Amino acid sequence: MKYVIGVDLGTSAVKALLVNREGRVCGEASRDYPLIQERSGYNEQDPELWVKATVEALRGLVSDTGIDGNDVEGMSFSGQMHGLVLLDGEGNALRNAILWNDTRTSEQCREIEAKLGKRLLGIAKNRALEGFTLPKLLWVKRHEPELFAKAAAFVLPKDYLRYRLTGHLAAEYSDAAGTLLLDVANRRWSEEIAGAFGIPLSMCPPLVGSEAKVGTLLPAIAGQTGLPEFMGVFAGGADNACGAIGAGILSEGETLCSIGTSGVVLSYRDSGDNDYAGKLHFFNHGKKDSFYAMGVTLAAGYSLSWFKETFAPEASFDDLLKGLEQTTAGANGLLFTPYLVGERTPHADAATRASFVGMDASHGLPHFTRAVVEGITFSLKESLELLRDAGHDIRSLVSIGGGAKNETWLQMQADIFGVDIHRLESEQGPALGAAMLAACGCGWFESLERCATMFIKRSKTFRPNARQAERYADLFRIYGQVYENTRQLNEELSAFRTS
Ligand SMILES: Nc1ncnc2c1ncn2[C@@H]1O[C@H](COP(=O)(O)OP(=O)(O)O)[C@@H](O)[C@H]1O
Ligand SMILES: O=C(CO)[C@@H](O)[C@H](O)COP(=O)(O)O
Repeated sequence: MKYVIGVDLGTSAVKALLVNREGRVCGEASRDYPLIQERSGYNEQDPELWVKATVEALRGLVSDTGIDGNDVEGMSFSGQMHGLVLLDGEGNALRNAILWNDTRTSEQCREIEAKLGKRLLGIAKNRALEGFTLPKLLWVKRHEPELFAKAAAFVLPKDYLRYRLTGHLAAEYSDAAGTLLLDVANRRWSEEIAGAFGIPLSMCPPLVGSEAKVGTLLPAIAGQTGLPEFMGVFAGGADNACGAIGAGILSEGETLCSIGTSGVVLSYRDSGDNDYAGKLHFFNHGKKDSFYAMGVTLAAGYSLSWFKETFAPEASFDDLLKGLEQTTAGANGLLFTPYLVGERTPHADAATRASFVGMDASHGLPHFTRAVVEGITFSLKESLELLRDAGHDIRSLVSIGGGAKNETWLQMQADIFGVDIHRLESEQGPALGAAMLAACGCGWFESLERCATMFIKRSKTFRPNARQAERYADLFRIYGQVYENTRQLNEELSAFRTS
């Protein structure tokens, strides 16, 4: 039996999936690593821990499944987007990676807007948001100039991981699109944007497609993992692009909801000509010559993890989410907005913060849990509505990520979004998408679509309950007013955030 491996470098953990030629998931391994949060708005990770965790996960995958490592023909990667890894001339990381959910760069975003004006949307197809890579580069240039002077290249998280496993440095379009340095429609680094900020193009790694073979494993990595040196290592894609591939979002009308640390609602586009006026993100897909638009909730699964760690650290997610069955829609009049680290869609506002509104003496842990889960889902509905306003015809969604593990939450997604929700056999869409890229790279299939018919298996569909949907529509109208009504208060409170 021959296999491929898909590796998803997530924010909470790295997950590795072993898949055979029939698309059956034959093994899974995962290793987690911490976030480093020195100050409010700061989110970093140590890139060395990504490498260590991945090597351990791969070794565990080979030994736990008992396979002959030589039967693995290819591997590819999915990764958290936008994170900045700065490399010196020898390829060593110069500092911790600054992640997608780090919002220290508001000043740099204003600088980008002032310098490029409408050209930014014209070329990069996205507005300047704190999470993207170019503002991070400019932050390091301004605040750590001695370190920036040593930088020879920057890479995105999964590109760094692939570099450490193969020794070959490369970037690919779907992740490069999230840097603000890519000419998205023409698929090349933008000389105009890089030049405007004094970033030499030599700092941007060579671009390849998601299915391109980048190299083979370094002998030391092969030795540590039990995988063969000759195995093909393929470029891979951004986690949302890979999540979309792994969920079969490969043609117009197909839409994904992913609830990981962040949450996204993402819809496929054939053409790069669309103008979303910066209200939604617009990136290159991992499928050749195609694109997707998406809205992002910064703290989706993260809101639930934060809530659990802070108020119910002993409980498992499954135990905590039993609270959903003990309460009814609207959590007895309690609403939550998930702006724990600021927000992106529909409110591009790094300074805003979360709220519980309507606390009552009758509320207990189950009500708060329900309010958190409902608030995350309402926030994602706002992205869904923006996609619809932009002309996307959305009749059903495929749901993936940690949030798709819980059936009551999946039913809630159907009720709040008002469409059918499809669940897959494995909720690990991004790792599966990476495995599909490896399978196509190895020549097992002539296209991702052909691979999808073999690899993607839907397990269950959740249909909206009309009465619940009506109740949620009323609540959504109230939810939609919380941001504006708390914006000014949050701005004033920011002066009291000391760490
Ligand atoms: N059993 C569960 N039920 C519902 N949600 C869960 C469960 N386990 C984890 N989660 C949520 O999933 C999130 C992690 O999802 P994952 O897709 O692994 O994220 P990432 O790719 O960002 O590392 C957690 O933040 C948590 O909120
Ligand atoms: O910033 C974005 C997308 O623009 C995030 O979606 C990151 O790509 C992180 O993803 P997860 O770790 O939540 O999967």
